[in-house]
Amino acid sequence: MTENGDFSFAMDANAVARNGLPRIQTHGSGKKKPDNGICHDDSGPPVKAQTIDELHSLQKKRSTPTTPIKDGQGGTAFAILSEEERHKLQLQSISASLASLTRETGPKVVKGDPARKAETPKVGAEHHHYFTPTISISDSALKFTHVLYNLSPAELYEQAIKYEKGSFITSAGALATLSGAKTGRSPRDKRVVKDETTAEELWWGKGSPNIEMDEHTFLVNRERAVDYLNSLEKIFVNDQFLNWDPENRIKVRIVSARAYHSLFMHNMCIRPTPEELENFGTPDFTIYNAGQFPCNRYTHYMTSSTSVDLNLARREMVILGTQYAGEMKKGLFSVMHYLMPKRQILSLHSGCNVGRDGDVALFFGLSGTGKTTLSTDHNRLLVGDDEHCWGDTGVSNIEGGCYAKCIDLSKEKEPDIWNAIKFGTVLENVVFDEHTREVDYSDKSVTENTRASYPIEYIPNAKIPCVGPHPKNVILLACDAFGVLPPVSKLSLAQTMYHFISGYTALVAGTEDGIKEPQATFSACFGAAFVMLHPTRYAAMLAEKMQKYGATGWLVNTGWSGGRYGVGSRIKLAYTRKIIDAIHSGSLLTASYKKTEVFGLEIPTEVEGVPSEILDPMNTWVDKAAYKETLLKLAGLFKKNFEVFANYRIGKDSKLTEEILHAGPNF
Ligand SMILES: Nc1ncnc2c1ncn2[C@@H]1O[C@H](COP(=O)(O)OP(=O)(O)O)[C@@H](O)[C@H]1O
Ligand SMILES: C=C(OP(=O)(O)O)C(=O)O
Ligand SMILES: [Ca+2]
Ligand SMILES: [Mn+2]
Repeated sequence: MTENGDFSFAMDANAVARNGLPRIQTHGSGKKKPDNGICHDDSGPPVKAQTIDELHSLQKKRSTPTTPIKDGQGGTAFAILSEEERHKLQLQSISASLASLTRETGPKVVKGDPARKAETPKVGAEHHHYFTPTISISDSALKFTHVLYNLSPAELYEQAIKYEKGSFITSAGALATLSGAKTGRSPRDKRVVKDETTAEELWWGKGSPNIEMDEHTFLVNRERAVDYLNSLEKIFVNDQFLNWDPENRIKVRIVSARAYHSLFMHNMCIRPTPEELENFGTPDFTIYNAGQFPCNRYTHYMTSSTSVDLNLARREMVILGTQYAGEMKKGLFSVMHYLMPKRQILSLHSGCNVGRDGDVALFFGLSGTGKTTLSTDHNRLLVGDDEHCWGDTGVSNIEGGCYAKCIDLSKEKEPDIWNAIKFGTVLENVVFDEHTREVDYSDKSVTENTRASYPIEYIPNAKIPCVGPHPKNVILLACDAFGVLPPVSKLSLAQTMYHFISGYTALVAGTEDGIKEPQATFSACFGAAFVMLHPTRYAAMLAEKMQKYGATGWLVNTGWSGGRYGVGSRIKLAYTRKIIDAIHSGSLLTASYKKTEVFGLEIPTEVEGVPSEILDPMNTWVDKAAYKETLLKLAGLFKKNFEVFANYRIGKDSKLTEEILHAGPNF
């Protein structure tokens, strides 16, 4: 378009002469006939539009309403309402979510993108759906907040690309985004409201992820987030579900300011069908994500400009000062860690897959140990990669998508994850070629924690619905950068509990200035950052379930072999997969075993497809004295970490507690 709106390509006279191309005429130029004598092929039907705007309006076909009108029989309460009324109720619900607590009223909300002028509401306009609050005492009540409600991935792509800097389409069709200053979670900025109930119920104090805040401060932050969101021209609202177990499904609403966040949650939570959305009603839990806006550091309990606040009584979470999307996903996981145990359902920070014969495996482990990688297995059906529930009928995934690490991702080693990175997938913080838009997965310029979020059905052998029978194998993953844990060990129940409560992994801190000490991390239940109750509560439930259903525990080291970090190297993914295959097939259960010193682990002497000499880590170390020293060092760290748990009884059985205490390293 030229400045005066004339649709023509800017070509100079020389260019026309060189290319022999005519100036493109539009009807705006007033000339009907070509002036160069060339006869254009105008035999096709003419465009049924008088203006460009009209032409563009033809491009989009009206879709079937997300709330189909039901016939009289079998209809729900909504069925008797007109489409108009249903929209109004929906907007009332969203307005209520966004209500300021001090003004005691919701904002005026209207459906649609403010950029689409036709949807801008005029007071008194008959055919627009908006909800006018009754009390209006400040200027903010005069403005409308446009609500982009459960948009499709295509619409969210357009929103992101138009309005969010750093959004691009990669050559594979994924949406590349930047999460801003924060490229990982901020556990030190997480706060949980301590009231009479939660003071009793939750795990507080040393080692707990639950740092207290009071109700009033929560409301201060909530108001800050809500005011920020209401000040925007438009916000995104996702109404979705958690948990594939229909009996224990939780309705969540996510209010956010970015298309990136909306698409991320579209992928990560369970997507409602149009009918389910119609009957959605009031959410069980609401997230207010005002991540672009900081918290006020003068606010009590705030120690930085980031705050992630959980209020279980209000069933709300507020996010200020971080745009890292994983905060929402893991925040909801914390909520499930509170709600599910109340129903005698165990929430698990684990991946899960199921064989063709119905054998279910759980994969526990801290970040980076292989839950996502190893649960995504071409020979098995994927139930989920990160968050599950184990109840009386079996396991169910909490989520509707996966969140895979992308650093050094390769098509050869992880084809299913590679192929899941396509249209609809959110790619966070990756670096790509500015022209071809091809992603360089080895590039850590933005962060090492590059991520892909995709709907679970992007994995071809996903098990949908994402549920399965009771687990047969419970695999504990540790990425041991000390290189002393065996690649695989078979565990007794007491050992499984000991290692589950310990939640060990060792990552390597800051690789910039040369080789650093591996950093041992102990995180109870392989997810202390997300548990709400004392770890022994979850441990007791796991022990009871494993006993009841006869599951076998395994410890798999996906970390170093042949020496510690800097000397040895990470165990080949192909070998780990072979080990996991042998666990699934049952062949490892009947292998011959020997016991290791110090940790007392049962290690197989042979695993098909894996060189036997690596099965005992001692064999792989050239310096045997260094091996022994490192082994004892790690054992000491385990012992020290477990001290705090020595005074707790695990389950009803003090016999099991005794056994667990003796299932740790002995030296
Ligand atoms: N032997 C191995 N087993 C599992 N993962 C490995 C192995 N070697 C390298 N990796 C890499 O380690 C990372 C494991 O991360 P991921 O599966 O996302 O962990 P989690 O889901 O537990 O956070 C992946 O990038 C994977 O490619
Ligand atoms: C999303 C996360 O999980 P994981 O690294 O286990 O995939 C996280 O810890 O932020
Ligand atoms: Ca993961
Ligand atoms: Mn995880």
